Amino acid sequence: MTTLSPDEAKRAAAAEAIKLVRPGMKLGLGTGSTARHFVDLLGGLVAAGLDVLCVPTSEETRAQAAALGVALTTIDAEPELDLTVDGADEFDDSLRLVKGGGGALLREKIVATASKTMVVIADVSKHVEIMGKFPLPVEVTRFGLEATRRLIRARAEEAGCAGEIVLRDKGPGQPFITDNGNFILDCHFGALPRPEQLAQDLSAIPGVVEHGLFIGLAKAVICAGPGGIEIFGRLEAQAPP
Ligand SMILES: O=C[C@H](O)[C@H](O)[C@H](O)COP(=O)(O)O
Repeated sequence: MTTLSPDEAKRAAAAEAIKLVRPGMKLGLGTGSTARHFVDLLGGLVAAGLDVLCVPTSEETRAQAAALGVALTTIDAEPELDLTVDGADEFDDSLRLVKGGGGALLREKIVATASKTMVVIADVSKHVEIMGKFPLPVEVTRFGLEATRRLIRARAEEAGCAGEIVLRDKGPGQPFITDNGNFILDCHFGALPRPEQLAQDLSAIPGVVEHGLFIGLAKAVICAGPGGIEIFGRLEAQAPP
């Protein structure tokens, strides 16, 4: 049995996902250290002649893909995509995800929702029995930050969870600003007993732009660990577009 380091596992999951790509596809490109491997492998195929058109989910991924010569477009120009491959901060057996550790959750959710298929790539450390191991990121407007934080706390309590809600920073006194010009609140709630209710209630708060709960979006998770690749959900062969 081969033992993979966490980074080798991420690359192994990305290598499995790359097999789903067909010529002519319109792809959504995720963000983060796992998605980075996918974009890297895709760049290799593009250099060898593969013709695909891609929508990146962050400026970081846009820069990486552009440097590799991957043809890029926008979600406005291509509002329907064939396949999105993205990482996750955690996933459970019902393919519910927490995303946004890199702050890209809004564009990631827009792109995943616009895709016929979303496939997640992850190393085994991301697999959880109960959601909430990773602090839940919530993208909020800068205006009304404290009012929004109070409402998030109240809605969370109704959904059975509580904990610190921390403004993400990128250094002392410097709030992290998303690609969309917003703040991120990281909600340290611990276990989320009712993720669906929490997702719905967070979405109803005016200052919440989007939250990192992705429910009902992923068709499959390709999970790589020391024992090899495990597929959660159904990884259907992708039809050529
Ligand atoms: O905002 C970032 C994304 O949701 C990432 O896909 C997520 O944080 C996982 O990132 P990584 O692959 O680096 O663990």
